[in-house]
Amino acid sequence: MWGWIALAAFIVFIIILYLLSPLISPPQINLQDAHVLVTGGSSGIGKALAIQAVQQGAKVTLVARDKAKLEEAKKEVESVVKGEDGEKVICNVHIISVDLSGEYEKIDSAFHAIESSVGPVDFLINCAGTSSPGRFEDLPLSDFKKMMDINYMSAVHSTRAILPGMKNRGRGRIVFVSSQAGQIGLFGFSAYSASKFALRGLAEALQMEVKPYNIYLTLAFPPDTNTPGFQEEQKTKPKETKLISETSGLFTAENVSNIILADTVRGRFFSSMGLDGTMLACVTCGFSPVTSIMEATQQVVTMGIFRIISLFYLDHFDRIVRRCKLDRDAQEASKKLS
Ligand SMILES: NC(=O)C1=CN([C@@H]2O[C@H](COP(=O)(O)OP(=O)(O)OC[C@H]3O[C@@H](n4cnc5c(N)ncnc54)[C@H](OP(=O)(O)O)[C@@H]3O)[C@@H](O)[C@H]2O)C=CC1
Ligand SMILES: CCCCCCCCCCCCCCCC(=O)[C@@H](N)CO
Repeated sequence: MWGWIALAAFIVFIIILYLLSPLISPPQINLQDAHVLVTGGSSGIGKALAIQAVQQGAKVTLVARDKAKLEEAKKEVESVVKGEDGEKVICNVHIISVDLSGEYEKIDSAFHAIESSVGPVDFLINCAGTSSPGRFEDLPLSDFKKMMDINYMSAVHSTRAILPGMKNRGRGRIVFVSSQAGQIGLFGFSAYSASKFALRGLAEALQMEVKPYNIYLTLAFPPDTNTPGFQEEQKTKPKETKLISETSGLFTAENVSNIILADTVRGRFFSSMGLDGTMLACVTCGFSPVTSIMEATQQVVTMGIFRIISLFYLDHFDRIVRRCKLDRDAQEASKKLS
């Protein structure tokens, strides 16, 4: 008897949630003819995002420092769009060469110039970033500032330049590319993780401010992704960091950008990928904004069990760290002997 009542109450609860769903889910926004500005668009995930946006009919602007790399990327992005007869079609790809961690005035004027010539930015994708892995005491102190400047301040600068226009128009999407290392602090990522966690604070606070203006933010948490940036960081990554990061696999830039773009169009606050990514987003959801009833239900139902699962992951990571320390101690001891 009580079982049936509980079941009926649960079903009514789910029905009410779904009836409320249109109030919570952001309206979908089209990429066709939209102006998409991608920072870090000359390489890796940013370039893949630009390619997919252009394939869906968007005009894109790629922003990075290195002009030659930008020109190369522009050609590559343009080449993926083909007419019906296989002929190349002229598509709208623009580039801006600027240091996003540098002087704000330069960034602001470059962004306004592109908006006057191409049109207002509808999608701002903050993807410029870099990582500097290493144990806390091995990292130069300047790297802690560098991570904040490149991974965090670049997003603050770009968003500051674009947001006022979006608010006036009452529409827009802003993406922050964080990382799974922006959901959990990991060995070797003390400087990097901090800068990626900072993006979350920024995104949560800003989403609350801009929701009444019909502007929706997406915070993406990619796992290891095979890009030029990833290949570079592999060279100096401590063994522990490699082994721990490998847990959630190696994704392709296309796969990651596909998911980020789809979540952005839907206006979802969290964008995560893979089974580990989904579990991680649930267990670290905290007080994040709700953009899907389905997701909120999943968080409520699975949080406890995912916390239990996370204890096993934590234990696995501790074992990796302990084993690597023993190996390192043994190596140093044998060096001393010889
Ligand atoms: N690859 C991975 O495993 C993961 C990456 N991420 C994040 O995704 C984002 C993209 O990573 P990924 O594609 O691997 O990186 P890449 O190194 O391949 O590309 C980085 C891009 O950012 C640009 N950039 C870097 N610094 C600046 C700056 N100061 N001003 C303007 N542009 C800048 C680079 O161009 P240039 O140097 O010419 O300025 C380049 O276009 C980063 O934020 C990264 O932290 C998150 C999780 C996993
Ligand atoms: C229920 C609990 C589930 C727990 C799953 C835990 C999985 C942890 C894996 C962390 C991977 C971090 C990759 C960082 C990639 C990155 O940002 C750099 N490559 C940047 O270049």
